[in-house]
Amino acid sequence: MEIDKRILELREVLNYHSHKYYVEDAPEISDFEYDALYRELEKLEEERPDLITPDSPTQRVGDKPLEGFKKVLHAVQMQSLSDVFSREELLAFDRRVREAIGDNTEYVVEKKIDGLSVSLIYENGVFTRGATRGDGLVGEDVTQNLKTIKSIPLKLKKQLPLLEVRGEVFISKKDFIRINEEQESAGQQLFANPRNAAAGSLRQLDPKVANLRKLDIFIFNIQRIEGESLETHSDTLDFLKELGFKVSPGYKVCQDINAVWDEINRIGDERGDIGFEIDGAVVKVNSLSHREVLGSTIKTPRWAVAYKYPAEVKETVVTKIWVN
Ligand SMILES: NC(=O)c1cnc(OC2CCCC2)nc1N
Repeated sequence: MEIDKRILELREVLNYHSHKYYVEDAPEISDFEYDALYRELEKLEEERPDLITPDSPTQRVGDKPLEGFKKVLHAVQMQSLSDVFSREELLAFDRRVREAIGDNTEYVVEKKIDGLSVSLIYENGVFTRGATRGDGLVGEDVTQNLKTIKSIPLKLKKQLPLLEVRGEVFISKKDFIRINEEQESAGQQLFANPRNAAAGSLRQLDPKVANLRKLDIFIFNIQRIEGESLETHSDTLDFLKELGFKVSPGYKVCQDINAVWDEINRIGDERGDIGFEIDGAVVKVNSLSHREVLGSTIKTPRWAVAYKYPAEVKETVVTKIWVN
């Protein structure tokens, strides 16, 4: 087969298997088989560097550290959430929503991943820029570190002219433990929690270091989109899944605030058993047109709240005091 056809075939096959492994957690081939195909692509791209494309899996880990991070302006503000800490406050939120848009409100409840928010821009279906939330208007360009996250598709299944999505970057509980063991054996500062480890890793200037930290991400919002129109948030999450993203795990559509409260308690009960840290549950009005009616304050939407769980009692990380 000609080299250009083989390179195209390998790129598609490798991206397919990467999606099965990192997004669906349902690998179809062994790591050994994947690595053999990957090495074949690397060799062919060495022969024909003119055929390398930005969505090739070989382009995920850059080889030169950055001097610093460029500031970027978010075209759409990355809002923050107002917190509620009790059932009474949750009911007050529901009353305000129903006063504004009537009683047939549907909510979506998602786990609140305890990581850091980023936005990803795709132009003509290709990942072109990723940035931290920053203050919601100005963030930092961390594109090359985000490319190391294998569950971020470098090319979408649909070629939309423009798509900007938002997600939460996190490090799993088990990778957090591994990283701190590595930090300790390297005589480096330990990270206090997975959120700090994710933030520190995303702000690594050297993408090879970021790549070792095994960052991951859940996508939960469309910031901007051209070429598709959606009615509800649950449709949005399903659409994002079709495009190849890893979306909020186990989100639930609830018909009223009592069902929301039950879901909040169910998530709270399973918190210790899931592989990543959550610090709450996010409650969002499902209808996008209802959201328009409710609007937002300067920084937070009136159509969503974060219910925060009491901080878990956890063993603190003992920082070693070196006694000479
Ligand atoms: N940490 C999370 O898991 C999370 C954070 N934020 C949001 O919603 C944004 C989108 C519009 C206002 C807040 N959803 C989430 N699941």
